Amino acid sequence: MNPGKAVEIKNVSMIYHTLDGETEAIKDLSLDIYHGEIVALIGPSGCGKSTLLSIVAGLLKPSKGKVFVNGNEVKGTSGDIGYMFQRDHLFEWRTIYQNSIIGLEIQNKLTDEKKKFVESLLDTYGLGEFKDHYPRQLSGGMRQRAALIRTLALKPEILLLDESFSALDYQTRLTIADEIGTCRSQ
Ligand SMILES: Nc1ncnc2c1ncn2[C@@H]1O[C@H](COP(=O)(O)OP(=O)(O)OP(=O)(O)O)[C@@H](O)[C@H]1O
Repeated sequence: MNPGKAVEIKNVSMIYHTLDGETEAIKDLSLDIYHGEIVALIGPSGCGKSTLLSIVAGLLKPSKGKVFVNGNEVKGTSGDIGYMFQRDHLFEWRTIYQNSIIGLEIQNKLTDEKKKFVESLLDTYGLGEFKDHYPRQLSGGMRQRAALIRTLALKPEILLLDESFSALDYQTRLTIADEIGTCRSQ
């Protein structure tokens, strides 16, 4: 294992089995991602991008091949990886603040310091005034930012973004992409 590698994808294939038959979503894919790199997966709809991210995140087990994160084989979800889906998956019955801290709550890491960090993220992403609102009271872009905060709150070493900003307008998308680039390089 090369110490510079953050993610190693080795000969991964993924076949979905359904009642209609088999779909080969990924065929023998190998890819190394090094620490500090920002990598974009580009391809037409249905080419297997989300499937690959779910495999790296440990949510799906590949049909063949292996994935290593920091040299350890992925065998389930881990705190090293933050995964932001295409949809925001906010809980409608929790406020924006409560949604933002849910990962910390689940991992039993909700310290005063972390609460302050979440508050600062809410301010940075323009949601400070909306933290006691419910998701249904927010626009699509605001919801997406709340989902981003929920992911960043855990300070994941590796951030997987699955077209997470598609609901944002162009201007906000640029701002948030810049913010992420900056905070990842710190
Ligand atoms: N749970 C599933 N069961 C069966 N087939 C699936 C499942 N998830 C995805 N597929 C199929 O696997 C292929 C890859 O899907 P995937 O969602 O990974 O593509 P994608 O590149 O992320 O697409 P998009 O850009 O539209 O999000 C598609 O043909 C899709 O129909």
